[in-house]
Amino acid sequence: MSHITVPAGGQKITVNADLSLNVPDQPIIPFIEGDGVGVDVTPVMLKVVDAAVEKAYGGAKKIHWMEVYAGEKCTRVYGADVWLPDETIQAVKDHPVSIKGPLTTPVGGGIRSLNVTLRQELDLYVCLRPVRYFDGVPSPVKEPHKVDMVIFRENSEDIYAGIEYEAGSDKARKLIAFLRDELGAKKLRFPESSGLGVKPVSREGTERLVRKAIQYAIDHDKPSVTLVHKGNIMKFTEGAFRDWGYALAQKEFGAEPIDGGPWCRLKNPRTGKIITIKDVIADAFLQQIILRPVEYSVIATLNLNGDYISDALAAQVGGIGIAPGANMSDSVAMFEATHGTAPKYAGKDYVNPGSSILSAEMMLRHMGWTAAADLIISAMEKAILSKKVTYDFARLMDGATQVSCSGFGDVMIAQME
Ligand SMILES: NC(=O)C1=CN([C@@H]2O[C@H](COP(=O)(O)OP(=O)(O)OC[C@H]3O[C@@H](n4cnc5c(N)ncnc54)[C@H](OP(=O)(O)O)[C@@H]3O)[C@@H](O)[C@H]2O)C=CC1
Ligand SMILES: O=C(O)CCC(=O)C(=O)O
Ligand SMILES: [Mg+2]
Repeated sequence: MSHITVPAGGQKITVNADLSLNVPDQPIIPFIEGDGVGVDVTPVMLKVVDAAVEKAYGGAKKIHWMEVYAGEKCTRVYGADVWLPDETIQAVKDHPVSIKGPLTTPVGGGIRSLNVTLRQELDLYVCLRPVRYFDGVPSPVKEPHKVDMVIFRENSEDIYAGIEYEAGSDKARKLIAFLRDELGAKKLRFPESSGLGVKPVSREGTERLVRKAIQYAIDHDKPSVTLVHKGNIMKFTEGAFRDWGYALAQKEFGAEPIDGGPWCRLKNPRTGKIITIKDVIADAFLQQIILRPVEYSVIATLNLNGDYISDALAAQVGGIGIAPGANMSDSVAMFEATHGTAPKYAGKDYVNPGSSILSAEMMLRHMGWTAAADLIISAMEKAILSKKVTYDFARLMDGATQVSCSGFGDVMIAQME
């Protein structure tokens, strides 16, 4: 039996042959509330978005939200052990724009990540996470305004593929025997007690991600694309990512090696400016972004690196309370905050709804509803400057008035007047 109620009066967003969107004035947008603080941030996000759309278009446009289920709430609606029903997957496939709250993934056992499953099921191979500074946000670095980066995290491969075998299991033993006997792998230090994980990284997966990153740099007039990898150690996965990335830049975008390579450069066909394609090893990158963030703009990286880099960069501009994102294929986009379920704050109307609201802002821009998106950005800027902020900012900001999660949403809406 279906538990999804299709909102009356709404229409589907559709995708044209050239992959552009056809967005009706009354679009249906599916949302997943999310676990943990999802119950706090998602309703605030919906309210702020509705207010911005109403204000921007005076009633001529309206989103018809359609709740679909995944995670803990889903097990209450559909029954025990139903974490991600087929009809949810079908709904987000059929509606090319959707938004989700965070979903819990237990550590060390239990269900595999529903977030990763959704990305894999829909082949949402780009995790796009822009990192920018809002004036007045407390930051641990001296010059947070110099952080202006956009992360393109490969979202479908790497060790997130979930191919792993528990220590001591038959499969782990078989694989260890195969590695040792058939492939000559002699360096397993403790074979009897090793768990094993497989890290697939493909040329196709790399190329489609790097292609999007370079195209983004062209479209948004960015000065560089940096391939971040650990290719000195993992030569045929992370190292191959770097090599395939450079090759793609040369083959498809006409990039030319600088001083014999491997860095290369291309002329932006829109602006005539130079875009540098470069690479850096991930550990060095994590210190460079603190010491010299201006040297980095668009970042293309693999799944695990991108996960770490997302939170690290977010911290430089105020934390994951204000870090938005999108998971995208060529035709489907599912927006979500960078943070997780923050269980200790769940249901307390406490955390910052900013990440979720800014993810919705990205969604509105993706739909071409620029006036509403602009309104959200200006309301966020003014709300922060008014110093009426949630605990995460208030604890580091002189003279702040701490407000609740819903309170911050109301402060934002008041700024739209
Ligand atoms: N896409 C998704 O759905 C994601 C899901 N997860 C899942 O979430 C669960 C919890 O993961 P965990 O590692 O604790 O990471 P979380 O991102 O949930 O929380 C870590 C810390 O970040 C801060 N934080 C998180 N959200 C907010 C917010 N909205 N406003 C202000 N501060 C915030 C809090 O810091 P402080 O304690 O300093 O206040 C919090 O304790 C796990 O099951 C994990 O798998 C994790 C990431 C993404
Ligand atoms: O799937 C999860 O639980 C964690 C995902 C995550 O940390 C991320 O996508 O940034
Ligand atoms: Mg993460």
